[in-house]
Amino acid sequence: MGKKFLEKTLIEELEQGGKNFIPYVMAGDGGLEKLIPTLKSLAESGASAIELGIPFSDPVADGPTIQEAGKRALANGTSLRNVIQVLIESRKEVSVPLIFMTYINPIYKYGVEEFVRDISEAGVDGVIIPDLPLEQSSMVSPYFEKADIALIQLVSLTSSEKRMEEIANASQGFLYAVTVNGITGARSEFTVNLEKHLQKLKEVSQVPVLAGFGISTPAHVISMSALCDGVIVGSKIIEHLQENNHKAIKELIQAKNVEPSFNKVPR
Ligand SMILES: O=P(O)(O)OC[C@@H](O)[C@@H](O)c1c[nH]c2ccccc12
Repeated sequence: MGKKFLEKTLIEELEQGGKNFIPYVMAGDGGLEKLIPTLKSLAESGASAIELGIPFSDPVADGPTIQEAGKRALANGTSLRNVIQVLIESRKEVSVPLIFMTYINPIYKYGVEEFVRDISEAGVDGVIIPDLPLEQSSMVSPYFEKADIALIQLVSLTSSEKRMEEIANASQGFLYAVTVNGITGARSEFTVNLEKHLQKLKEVSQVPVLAGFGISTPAHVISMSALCDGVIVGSKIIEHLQENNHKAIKELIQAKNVEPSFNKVPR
């Protein structure tokens, strides 16, 4: 468990000639009793690790699909506390690294120290806090460091080169390369300079670089993973889970290791 487990898992996949796929799911969407079975089925379908969203009333970076999933989860009583409780009881049934995605406010409300202690007990290996800028992360990072939990940084398309390097250097576990300007959600096209951008990030990053935002078809997964160390998919996974379409999820995940017959991102 912990930061090393996350890093090692992603790097081992690359060493074996594969790429990584991290699905994002909203904790409590469809009821908390579904959480562990969903995580297990994603792991069995080939997920390298899983990003678990904590529902929050003010999710500024989330597009409509994830916002709706968050609303459904909140409506059935999901809270940070009961998600942690379920994981404390059953985390060991899930074999892959687990990453929490939560905004900073719920962490402060919970108490930073308590939060880190409890998610550590729950077997969480890394966290993504999208509204915590690098400059402010030193307020919480010592706690994560001490608990051996990776603090994963997001880098945007519009960052300057200097900024990209700073963020890459600070990121633990992997570097989350955001592939669009804007919020999460399935898209059909990406920007022209994505190849260069991801290449640059790979040059400056010591940790694996994974691309996320807008990736929604097996073709996207194939072409994006060819440009970096893997992908993160949220909105499309949530849609497939709602339709109970596990076959489509498996196809999406398995596309990570398909060689592209073209080397361009759809645009
Ligand atoms: O939904 P998409 O477009 O596939 O993008 C991944 C994303 O959902 C997931 O990583 C995520 C959900 N909420 C976030 C907030 C910030 C950063 C990332 C996220």
